[in-house]
Amino acid sequence: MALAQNAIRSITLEGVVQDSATGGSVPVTLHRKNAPLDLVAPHHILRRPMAPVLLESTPERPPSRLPPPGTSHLRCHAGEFIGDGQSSIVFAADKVELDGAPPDARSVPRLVVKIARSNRLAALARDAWFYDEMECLQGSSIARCYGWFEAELTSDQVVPAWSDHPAENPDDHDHVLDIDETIHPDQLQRTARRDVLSILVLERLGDKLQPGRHPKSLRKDVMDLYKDASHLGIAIDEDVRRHNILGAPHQEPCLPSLTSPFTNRTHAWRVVDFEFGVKINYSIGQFKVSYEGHVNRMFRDTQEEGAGSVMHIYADSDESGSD
Ligand SMILES: Nc1ncnc2c1ncn2[C@@H]1O[C@H](COP(=O)(O)OP(=O)(O)OP(=O)(O)O)[C@@H](O)[C@H]1O
Repeated sequence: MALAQNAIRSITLEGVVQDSATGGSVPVTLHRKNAPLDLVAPHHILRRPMAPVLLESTPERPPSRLPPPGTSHLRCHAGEFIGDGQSSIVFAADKVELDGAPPDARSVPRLVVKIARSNRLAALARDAWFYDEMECLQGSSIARCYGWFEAELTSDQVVPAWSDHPAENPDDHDHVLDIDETIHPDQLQRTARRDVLSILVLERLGDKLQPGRHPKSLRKDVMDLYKDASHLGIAIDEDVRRHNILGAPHQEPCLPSLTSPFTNRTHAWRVVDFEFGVKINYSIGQFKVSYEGHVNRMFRDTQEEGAGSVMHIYADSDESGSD
């Protein structure tokens, strides 16, 4: 049976934290955190007469279908660097052990650890909240999330990944604080901290959507991912980028894709990265207009990017003097 997404209570993570005096690697134990239900404030746009594109209120979070929280302990090593962004650095989880033994491949898929940059704790918390909010889409439109975990670092502990993989645009301000009208007090506290190791443990997905022209069926499949989010009142349209669209897991061990509760389809793709998401009272029709615009633009850019790289290859071969 597949491991429930709330089965893990704590994690020992190796290969991420170093002792600043000796340079030696220090295993660190992180504990599960639960994002408060009100961490993200819903956006209520006021309905005007003749404006049927808005609902009275945002949809309620569907009740969780998970069993009572488990007490398992996961041990893993941060292995291959997979990618990074403004808020985080993602590594493959290697040498995984669950409660002291290698896990059953039918139960635990390949995993990644998404590590918050030291100044992006609020962003990762927000990402975690959206994984909870979209629990019913985990395994169909989004990755399965096995939890959000944190540990306080001592003054002699450092995280080399923070400096080895610096953000492209270093900016100390965490822009997720600018999204909602009110900021949750926990988020304000998190913004002031730089001594916390905060991670999400996620199912490992496949490769990013590649530049180039994509068939209509693929474009529809990607649009359906966003349609699923609309049913939950979630707008992630500002972050519709090919870097946030990854293939469904296919390399063993992996768990089967689930059918979407809304479109009743299994998708070949998944969306990641929700920190800039908004819960909003758009109607399904309004979401459709908004997402279609963003998704169509993304595919146009993806196609141009593909054409650009072909031109680039020609330009390079011209420069090298080859006929
Ligand atoms: N579950 C996953 N499986 C495999 N790769 C992943 C997964 N989640 C993220 N990645 C990879 O890590 C990269 C960084 O992840 P992500 O975009 O979520 O980071 P971020 O820091 O939140 O981004 P942003 O710049 O938008 O703040 C992604 O582009 C993707 O390549």
